[in-house]
Amino acid sequence: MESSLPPMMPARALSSEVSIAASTFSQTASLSSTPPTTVADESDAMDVDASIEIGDSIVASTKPADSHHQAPAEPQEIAQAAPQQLPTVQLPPAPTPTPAPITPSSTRSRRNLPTPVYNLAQLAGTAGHGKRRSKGDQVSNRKRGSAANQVAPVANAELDATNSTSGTTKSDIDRSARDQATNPSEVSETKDATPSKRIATRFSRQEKSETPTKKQQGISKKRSREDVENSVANTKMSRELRRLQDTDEFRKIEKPDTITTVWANGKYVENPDAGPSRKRVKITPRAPEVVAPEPEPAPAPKRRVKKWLDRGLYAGQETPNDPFSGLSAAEKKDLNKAPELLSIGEVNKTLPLPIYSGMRTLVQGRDFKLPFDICNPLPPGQPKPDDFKKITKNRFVGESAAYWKKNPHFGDYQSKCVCTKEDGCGESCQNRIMLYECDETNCNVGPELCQNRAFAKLQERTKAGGKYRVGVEVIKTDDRGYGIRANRCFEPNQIIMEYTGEIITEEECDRRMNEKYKDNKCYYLMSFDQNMIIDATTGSIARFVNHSCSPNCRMIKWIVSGQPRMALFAGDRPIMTGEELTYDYNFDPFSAKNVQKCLCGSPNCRGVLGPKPKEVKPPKPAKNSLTETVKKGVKAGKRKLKDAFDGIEDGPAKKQRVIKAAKGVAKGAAAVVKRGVSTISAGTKAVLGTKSATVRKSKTMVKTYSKTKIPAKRPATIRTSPRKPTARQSGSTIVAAGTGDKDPYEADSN
Ligand SMILES: C[S@@+](CC[C@H](N)C(=O)[O-])C[C@H]1O[C@@H](n2cnc3c(N)ncnc32)[C@H](O)[C@@H]1O
Repeated sequence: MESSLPPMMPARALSSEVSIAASTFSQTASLSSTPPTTVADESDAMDVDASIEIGDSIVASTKPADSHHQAPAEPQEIAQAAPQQLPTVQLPPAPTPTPAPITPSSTRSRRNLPTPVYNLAQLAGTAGHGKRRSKGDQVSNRKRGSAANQVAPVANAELDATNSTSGTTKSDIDRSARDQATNPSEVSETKDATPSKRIATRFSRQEKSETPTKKQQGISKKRSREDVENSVANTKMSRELRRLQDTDEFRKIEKPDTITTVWANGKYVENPDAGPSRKRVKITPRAPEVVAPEPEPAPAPKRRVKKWLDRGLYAGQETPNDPFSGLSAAEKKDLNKAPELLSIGEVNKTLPLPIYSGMRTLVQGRDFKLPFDICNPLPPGQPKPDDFKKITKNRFVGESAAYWKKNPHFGDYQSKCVCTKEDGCGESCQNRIMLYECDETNCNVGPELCQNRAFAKLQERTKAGGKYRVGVEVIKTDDRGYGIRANRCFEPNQIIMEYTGEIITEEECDRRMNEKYKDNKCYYLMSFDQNMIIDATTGSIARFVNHSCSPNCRMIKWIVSGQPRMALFAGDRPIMTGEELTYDYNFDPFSAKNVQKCLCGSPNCRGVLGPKPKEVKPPKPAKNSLTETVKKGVKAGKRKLKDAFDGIEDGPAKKQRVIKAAKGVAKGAAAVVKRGVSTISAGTKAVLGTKSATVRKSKTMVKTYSKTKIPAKRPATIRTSPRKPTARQSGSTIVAAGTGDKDPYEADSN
């Protein structure tokens, strides 16, 4: 039978014309396709159909009863072809692309051809994929590629022909042809004849229809993995395998097993099946996947109510002192509004009070800086002053001690002040006004609350030692020799350091100037008290404090335990860390030749180291004249003393008022006293108890200060010999500081 077939007939046995005629029933599936709009399109479409509708044409020829499948114009042509070929129809084992012979039907008129349509499946190249299985599709009942399906081609054709009457489509026939090609004996031939490289069906329609693909060959047995791998190397690989080409498994690269850990509820589960154990479970990828137990739903977090601090840090704590003491009515009113002072019931003791009065800081506020030794210490290797012998206590030299003993200070300072604990020996303390430091013999308040013990505090501070406690250090200035600067902060009027040295008489001073210091370029002689002079050539470092016309300190003499002591105090404003300390020398050069240029650099610099000129002093308003100020101070003192003597009969309100009045006046009085420390005559405090004497003595003190502070004219003789300091001179007046015709700083470098 096979020999009766024309050599290359099977696929191309029927001409394209015949297949076109037969493709009429393919229209039924393609009616919805868009018809070509041009002649070229039409011919293309026809070509497409012609190349794939071979089976259909065969079926059409075997279905005379099916009017749909008959070509109405040329029934005899088909009838001629069909009887010849039907018995011997056998699809080619190796569909080699061969030009189709021209059959008589190819000459058929095109007019009779049905309207060509596109076959979308063919255009998309998916026609060979077979039909989808769907409801009522007979294809779904057929096993693809199975050996049992290898039926004889003729029987197959017959069967298909039969099926065609019951709705079998051309693709079934086509598939049967493919099944035929799966015969193993033919596969080898196919392999030889078919290029190993897969050609896209879209671009090789001809070949596709004639050359069965691997799918069409229908590998009869189920391919094992090995087969697949082997076939990959030899034959063209499937699309799936090509996708796996990059994988390690495909390349047979072995990798260590993946260790999977299981976590549940935030904890590591070593063996989720066997319960908790310490050993790690190594789970290979092939092991059944262990599903972590569902974490228990966490309890809903409690909604936290945020607490806000509605008052200050120390609100509600007990205050050690009455913050209202010494305040004016307006200040009290303001303070009353402070939330810290509002009653909040229970006392909050969670946080400790600050070491110093936190309330005071809260109310008054205070600037601050980091301690100097923390933020800007002097670098090591600072130059040290030569020939400086330090003593920390005054030393009476010569006859000075004998003179001093005759001084009535000894008896005066022992009178007790009348301060109360609330006052704390503040501005209104009589001892303070007279520049007597309180101690156990003359203080009515006691060491805990007394605030008039500056020298005692200084001693405590320096005794403990340390740069910060001492608070001062010697520096070398650019143009004024050595100087002193603060390495901590100081409050207004706070004691800074004591000016100590040798206390000498005027005669001794003359002798030293003419003999001992005759070649010196710098003198450290300061008038002190009662014809006495402090010579700090041997003394404390306070001697290095330079002069300024706008000083930040004052040099004030105090009587401490009946002994005169000079100290440097901060001025009316606080001193910040790093500031150079200065005071006004009120310099007495004794001679015009001794006048030195002032290099303090302040805006109101007087230009020379000399006494304050008269015009510098601000005009004294008549109302607030010094006399008036002292008068008020004494009056306040009188009232206070009267209260003290008569017994405190008034209530706290009255007492507060008295103290307040005294406070304002005391400030002025204290200032006056400070300016004329050396003019405070002996016995001033003793007369405080008697009304008339107090006023008289105060007047004397002021007059003495104003008259003698700055001598109008100096005797010419002072040029070569230092002028004798008198008891009426200010204690802070430098009595001799150099000869003037020599540079004092050359001496420092020598
Ligand atoms: C008591 S000493 C001060 C310490 C001095 N700078 C030293 O190096 O020893 C006073 C002398 O310092 C110098 N001096 C102090 N303040 C000065 C100033 N503002 N302008 C110029 N010289 C000043 C003057 O030579 C003065 O005679």
